[in-house]
Amino acid sequence: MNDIKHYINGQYVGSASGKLFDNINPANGRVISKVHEAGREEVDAAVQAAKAALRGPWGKMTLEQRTQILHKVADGINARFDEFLEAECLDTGKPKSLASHIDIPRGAANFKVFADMIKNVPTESFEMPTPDGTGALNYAVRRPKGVIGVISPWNLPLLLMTWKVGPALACGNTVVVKPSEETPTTTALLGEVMKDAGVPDGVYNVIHGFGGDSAGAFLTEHPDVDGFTFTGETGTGEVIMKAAARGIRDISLELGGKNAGLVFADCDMDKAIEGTMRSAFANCGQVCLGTERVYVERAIFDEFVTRLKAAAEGLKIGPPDDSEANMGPLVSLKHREKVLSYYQQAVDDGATVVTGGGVPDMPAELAGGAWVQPTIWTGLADDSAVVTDEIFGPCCHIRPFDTEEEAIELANSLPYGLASAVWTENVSRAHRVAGQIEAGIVWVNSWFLRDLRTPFGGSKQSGVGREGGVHSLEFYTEMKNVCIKL
Ligand SMILES: NC(=O)c1ccc[n+]([C@@H]2O[C@H](COP(=O)([O-])OP(=O)(O)OC[C@H]3O[C@@H](n4cnc5c(N)ncnc54)[C@H](O)[C@@H]3O)[C@@H](O)[C@H]2O)c1
Ligand SMILES: O=C/C=C/C=C(\O)C(=O)O
Repeated sequence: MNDIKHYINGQYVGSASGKLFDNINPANGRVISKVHEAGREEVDAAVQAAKAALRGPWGKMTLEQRTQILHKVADGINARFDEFLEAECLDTGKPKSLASHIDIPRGAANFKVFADMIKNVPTESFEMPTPDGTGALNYAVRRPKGVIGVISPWNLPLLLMTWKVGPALACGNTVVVKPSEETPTTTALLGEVMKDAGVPDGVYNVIHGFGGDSAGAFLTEHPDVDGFTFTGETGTGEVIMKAAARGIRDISLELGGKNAGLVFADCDMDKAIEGTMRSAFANCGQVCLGTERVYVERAIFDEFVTRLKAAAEGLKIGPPDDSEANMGPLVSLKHREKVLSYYQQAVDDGATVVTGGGVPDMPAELAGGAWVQPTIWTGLADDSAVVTDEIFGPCCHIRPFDTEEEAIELANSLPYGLASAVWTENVSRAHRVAGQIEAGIVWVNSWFLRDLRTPFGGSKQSGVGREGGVHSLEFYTEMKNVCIKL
């Protein structure tokens, strides 16, 4: 796809304004494609198509028919696996070895899992006595919420978009998706798969563009959208929450984090190093669940720092097609500016730069890419912006602690509460610490191990609501109680 159009009512259409923007390959800075930018007109057409489709064949299908179609969508992604892989890696620069294991398989799984779930999760019923002795029966039914606005980010584009579209469609809704302007291609490609799978026109719509004063804002301001599901920065979440308040629309927000890893002296050091390394550097550090603050018990601090440094220096930086590369570029030069500003701030704040801190030397053909070195610091104060702000780059700060209480206090010290990783072989400590951490997800001796039936989301400023398993069904349906007097 080198001319990326909106997908509205089952057709690829351009913008009436003729406005286009460049989709850039972050590995070399070259333009991959031109993308149509939606104005209010296209956003309205997409929302109206989605609204009409609720009353069309989609709304009349049996659950069995709908879920069979969603299985075909998953099969369709798998059948075109290589195309999705190529597109995702061109847009993001991430290694194919990563996207072929995580992004694309999860794109398919997100449809299968929720199609199966909606068929198997019961709703409740209650019998009640009445004064006349005949009684009454209450039972709950699920109904689609309506038109769902899906706004997704660039770090795991297909995975995070389908994580919302899968359950939304399983529950019988229709969607208008606004993918990130940085990574429009797989969302666009999914339109073809939807068509081939027999998803009726208007059920899956895509509009491209930016956030503020563009497609994102036009979508959240549209009164005919019944609910919004958003993944992205906390600041953007606030803006979307305000927009959703008009008309009392429901929201699900999966937002930023500044996640802590707690490494106890009784950990399995090999596992802790391997896991912390992935959590800090995988996807070039652009994972909301990633660890940017590592707290290590003093007795093993020096050894941990030395070993994580060696692991970081062993990473091979390279473009998606390099089968040995395990770290790609950042998503854009603009994002690199932000990450490098924190690299500078760390130095200004007196950090010890254990490794990295700059831009790697790359061959001439990749010189225009958004490359950055994996970076580790020690020695920063707890209130340095480097330690308190989400950087979203391949970096972490490591600080020693002396007691379990101190480690927990440090982990909980920020307004974010998305994820945490605890490394200990002491099972009592694992439960004790996990129970006290203020986060939506705590991994013990692992990281990013995902069971899609589990609640997923953030506490504090890392989000509102939970998706995953029955929690997705809760968000994407209106539960209605029917009370029958017998
Ligand atoms: N909690 C999670 O599950 C999770 C998962 C992945 C990423 N994230 C977070 O996402 C962020 C990185 O993604 P990003 O930079 O794409 O986030 P972002 O908030 O800049 O953008 C996300 C999406 O929102 C759109 N948008 C921006 N402003 C908008 C507005 N005013 N109205 C409507 N839409 C608007 C963007 O165009 C994009 O599609 C990080 O903060 C990361 O932690 C969170
Ligand atoms: O960057 C954030 C990663 C989020 C992951 C998920 O939402 C998921 O695995 O479902």
